[in-house]
Amino acid sequence: MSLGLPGKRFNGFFANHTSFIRLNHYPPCPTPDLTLGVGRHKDPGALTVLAQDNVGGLDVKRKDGEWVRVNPIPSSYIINLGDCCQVWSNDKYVSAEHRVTVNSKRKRFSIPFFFNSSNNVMVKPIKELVNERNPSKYTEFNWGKFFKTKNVGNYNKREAENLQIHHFQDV
Ligand SMILES: O=C(O)CCC(=O)C(=O)O
Ligand SMILES: [Fe+2]
Repeated sequence: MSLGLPGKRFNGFFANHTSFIRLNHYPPCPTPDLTLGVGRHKDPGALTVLAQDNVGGLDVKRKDGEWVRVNPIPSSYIINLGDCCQVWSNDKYVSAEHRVTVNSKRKRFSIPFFFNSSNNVMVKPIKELVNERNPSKYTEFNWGKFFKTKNVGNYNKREAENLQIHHFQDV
């Protein structure tokens, strides 16, 4: 609605949604400087609702490139915008890059709920949001295929890049 669209404008994308929950367990690691719990990535879907315990470890990358810790707040969820929202909004919203740092003493648990569209959805900027002054910045892609391909190489604990939405960005 903050995009100036009707509240139900996105409903059709989720008729056969492919949402899922993941249970993450990060055991203590004696050498946290040498590895990551989850390598840097952006969540590919629409939205992520994340519950984390009180240990902390989630870092998000700020616009200036600096990694900042998302400190746990009791009884609250973290809402992460995913790649599909970035494309639908034609970059008005930007999905946040994040990673998980491990803890040398305490194990950590987190539970993300990934809210994802139907496999057959072609993801592209919403047509009401594009015009001559603000042309579409993306070539459309199929959600199901994008997710499958991305999953193969995602969460690598190294700097290698796998499929990203900017590969569909028109230059
Ligand atoms: O454990 C966390 O806080 C985040 C995990 C995460 O980013 C993911 O599973 O996509
Ligand atoms: Fe994530």
